[in-house]
Amino acid sequence: MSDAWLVLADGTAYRGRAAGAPGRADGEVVFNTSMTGYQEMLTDPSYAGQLLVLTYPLIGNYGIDERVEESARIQPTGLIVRQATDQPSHLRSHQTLREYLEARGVVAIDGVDTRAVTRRIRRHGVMLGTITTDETPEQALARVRDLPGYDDINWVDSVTTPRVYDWSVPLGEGRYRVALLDGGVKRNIMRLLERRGCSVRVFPAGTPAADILALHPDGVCLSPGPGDPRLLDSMVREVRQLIGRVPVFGICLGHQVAARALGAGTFKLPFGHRGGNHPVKDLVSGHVTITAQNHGYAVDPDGLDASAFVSHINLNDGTVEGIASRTDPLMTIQYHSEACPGPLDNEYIFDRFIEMMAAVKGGVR
Ligand SMILES: NC(=O)CC[C@H](N)C(=O)O
Repeated sequence: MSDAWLVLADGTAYRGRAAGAPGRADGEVVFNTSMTGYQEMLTDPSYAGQLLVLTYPLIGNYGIDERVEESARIQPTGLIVRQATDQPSHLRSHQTLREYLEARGVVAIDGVDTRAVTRRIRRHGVMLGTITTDETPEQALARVRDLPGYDDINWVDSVTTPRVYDWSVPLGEGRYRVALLDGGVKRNIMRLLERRGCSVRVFPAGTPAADILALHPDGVCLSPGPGDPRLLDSMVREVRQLIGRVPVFGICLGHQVAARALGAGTFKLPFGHRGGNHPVKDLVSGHVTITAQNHGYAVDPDGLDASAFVSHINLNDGTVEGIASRTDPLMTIQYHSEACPGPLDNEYIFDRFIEMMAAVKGGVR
């Protein structure tokens, strides 16, 4: 097995072995603490432009099954693990992790002390880095120093659907017609809506509000997605047109965009929230749930319109985890109610969206 290096922008270099395709992969180095769900994480579009470090040490042990993919391709630019196994064991597995990465041309490294990488990122914040199988660490570092900043790139443009499509059934066949603005959607969001009687039409992130309202949907779902929400001014303007006219449900990036549309700001967290055990308190019910998360930015509620309020907070660091409106059918959450991977405790959020649409449909507001 050939050598590979992980080189961070601060000059730290970790030697390991190639665990996927040969070559070079650049990105913002982020870590996720989930113990399972590597395939769901690998296909989550919110990892576009990032190198994903998995803190759980043994990865690949239950193999690969296309049916659990959250999108059609591997989204992070590369993968960093402590130990990738070539001997998976699972009834549905048809490939090893290495074969999967190689077949899709994705560079990966194993044999890295991922605990050390994670501690470095926790202390110094996320930074750019590269995985390389054909350079010295010095050559790689020179290249990393020339990379464009992760926060300066509109990553949504690279993952949003290029065309409108209906998920599983044509719009109108379900009990509720949901328009979904795709900033980098995960399939389980559509599956959970479908299971609750919704037909879902998926739109490119840049779709004007007027085109969506013309279809008279029962509700609009704003999906998760990669990158800095400050770059999404035009989406924010369109979402402002939707709020108050149709029930709106924002998840993660969708939450950030809706919050901006209501006057709030966003800022970058030092090393983000990525994992399956983040405690969130619902300030309305007082209930605490354990949530799946994957985000690097958070909402600054300063400036939030008086019609809106912070509905959920993170119990680790007190950051905003959801907003709601006093006057309009609007709810948003910063975490991943769709899990995949992660705890299933938060699917009730989808029931709330259904109730919100039902109330508006039935004229009860
Ligand atoms: N999963 C997401 O939607 C992530 C939202 C946003 N790109 C962030 O990193 O904060």
